[in-house]
Amino acid sequence: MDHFQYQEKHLFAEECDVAELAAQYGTPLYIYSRATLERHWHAFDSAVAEHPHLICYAVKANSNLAVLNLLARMGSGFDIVSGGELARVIAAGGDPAKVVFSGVGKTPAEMKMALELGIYCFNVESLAELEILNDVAAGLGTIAPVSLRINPDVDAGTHPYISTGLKENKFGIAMDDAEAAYTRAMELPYLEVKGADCHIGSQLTEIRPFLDAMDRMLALIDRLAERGIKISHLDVGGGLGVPYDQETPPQPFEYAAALLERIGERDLKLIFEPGRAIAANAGIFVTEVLFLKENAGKNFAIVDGAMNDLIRPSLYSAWQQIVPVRQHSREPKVYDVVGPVCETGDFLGKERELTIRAGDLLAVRSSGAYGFAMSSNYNTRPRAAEIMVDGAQHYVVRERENLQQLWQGESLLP
Ligand SMILES: Cc1ncc(COP(=O)(O)O)c(C=O)c1O
Ligand SMILES: N[C@@H](CCCC[NH3+])C(=O)O
Repeated sequence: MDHFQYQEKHLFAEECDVAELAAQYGTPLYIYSRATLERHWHAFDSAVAEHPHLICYAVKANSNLAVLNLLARMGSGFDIVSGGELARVIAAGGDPAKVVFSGVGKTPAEMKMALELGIYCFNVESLAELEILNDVAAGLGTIAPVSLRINPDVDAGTHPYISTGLKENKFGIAMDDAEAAYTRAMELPYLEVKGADCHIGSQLTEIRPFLDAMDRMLALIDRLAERGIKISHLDVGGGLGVPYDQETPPQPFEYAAALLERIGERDLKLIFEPGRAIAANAGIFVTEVLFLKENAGKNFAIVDGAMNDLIRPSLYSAWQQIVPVRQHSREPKVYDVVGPVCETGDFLGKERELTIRAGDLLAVRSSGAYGFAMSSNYNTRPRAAEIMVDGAQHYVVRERENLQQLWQGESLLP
């Protein structure tokens, strides 16, 4: 069920009229639906209910404390990629014992912080990282739980910037080097080998690449077992795509069923790291049309939201649906929807058929993941406010930034 629907030509977020939220909180504005976040998380959790598992929401997709807190209350674990994300998880009431730490460049200070908090596992991405982690754990007199992120060399069939499982990518340890890396990890006294991990890319809309990766990972796990190296969990990463347009990605239950069938009798806990699949379609980005203008026969709708607020269209040429907050019956025109930032690449959508006037509101759909989380202050633009709706209730979960905050910490020369 879609929690962003029209009621008599007015767009609603659950039971809240989006235009009223925009009037109250201003634009640009992110609006998240609690019911959608909960439903998406449950879709993963219930898909593997009968099997030992941990759902570790990928914090990078949307790291607002209220989002993390909501998921923590449901029992979610978290996939983090920095000490900052770990601190957010703790601030939001998350359980460090359900945290997996991914990322190619963990610093010794971040490793120390994670060890002291007692995280579930480190997803180690290189031999060099294994050695440093062992040293950091030794310094603390503790044992670091590790899983090795293996690059299964499969083509995820997604945008090259968000494809991570090919051997030429920077991520993970090459499959050819995996056994040697496990052998080394077993030798290091302050490491405990627990798992195997892969993450082949984001916004995957086919099941095939996941299954190819799974087959390769299971074959590795079997080879390791023959050498006496027992792997107790398999972390399959995130990456399940969402419908932005006409895509029909697999549902979590289909994906999980295919994985469980392949796992068969093996004694392996399954870890998922979904980000986009939980958050993307739980959020919209609302922006006001400032002006309409025409240049050389092309129509532009200049809106108050920009690439600093929502960078996916500019960065990946990503397509996200743009809909009016109030539907009108006048003749539509075709517009490029562009922001005020001084970059030709500053657009939210191109060639969109819209019926709009200055002052109207537009909603960019599927903005709950990699929206606010990737926002910046470019052009000295304060970042948008974030609102969570829960039925007819609405809560400010991040206040709009004010100008003074933008130069906090800066100083004039003496
Ligand atoms: C290691 C890792 N896990 C999980 C995710 C979350 O991916 P997605 O948002 O596609 O589910 C990412 C981002 O692609 C990632 O790099
Ligand atoms: N930020 C990307 C996805 C990258 C995922 C992070 N590993 C997006 O908006 O699609």
